[in-house]
Amino acid sequence: MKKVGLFFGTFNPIHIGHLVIANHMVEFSDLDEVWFVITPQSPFKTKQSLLDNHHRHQMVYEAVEEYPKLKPSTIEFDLPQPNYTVDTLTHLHEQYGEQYQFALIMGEDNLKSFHKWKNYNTILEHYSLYVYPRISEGNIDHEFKGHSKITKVDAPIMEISSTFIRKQHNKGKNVRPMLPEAVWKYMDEMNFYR
Ligand SMILES: Nc1ncnc2c1ncn2[C@@H]1O[C@H](COP(=O)(O)OP(=O)(O)OP(=O)(O)O)[C@@H](O)[C@H]1O
Ligand SMILES: O=C(O)c1ccc[n+]([C@@H]2O[C@H](COP(=O)([O-])O)[C@@H](O)[C@H]2O)c1
Repeated sequence: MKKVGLFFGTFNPIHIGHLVIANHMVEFSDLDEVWFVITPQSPFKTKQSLLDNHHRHQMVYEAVEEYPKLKPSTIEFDLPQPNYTVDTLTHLHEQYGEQYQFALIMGEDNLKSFHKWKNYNTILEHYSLYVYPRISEGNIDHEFKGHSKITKVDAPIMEISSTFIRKQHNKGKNVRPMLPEAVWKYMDEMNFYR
């Protein structure tokens, strides 16, 4: 059975930080594929300057077009908002459970607040977590340290964020090297974040 790592995010827009992590996971862990799950509404985020789902999807689609092991997923587009990961996992399991074994990909920053996620214990009971390093404040909860379901993956640290890209692009700064070329073109042609 193929092992799929799920990388959840708003991807507003997807940038090379996301791409480097996902590519590292498929090349250097036992994951066969990584799916970018585009979240309509993350539980802890506001909708400020959030592009429509289909634009964020289009950018992910174009970013991974030439990476056969990386795929966009729109599974959350038809689910209730805000989108809780535990509920999405149930849907994915119902739809693809016979074909794929799913795991979660997250940064160390998100692991530090993982105890605040809806039913995080249920998630850990059924799924593995692949955690990559990320510079961030705070500590990893002791219940997650050395947990049998949590695997650390030494991916490179790339301190880029979509917020930075949106803000600086809006100010007229050149952010082109931080984005996959097709994403940059789409964003520029569509006049996003201006
Ligand atoms: N440079 C990066 N390196 C590693 N992980 C990242 C990086 N940027 C974002 N992530 C993580 O990737 C996931 C999806 O990213 P998302 O689009 O939600 O975040 P973001 O780029 O930080 O966006 P924003 O700045 O709009 O909040 C999140 O779990 C986020 O923590
Ligand atoms: O399920 C939850 O309770 C939950 C709480 C916070 C975040 N998430 C998921 O984690 C993803 C990354 O979160 P964020 O806020 O760091 O962009 C986001 O797209 C959601 O799918 C999920």
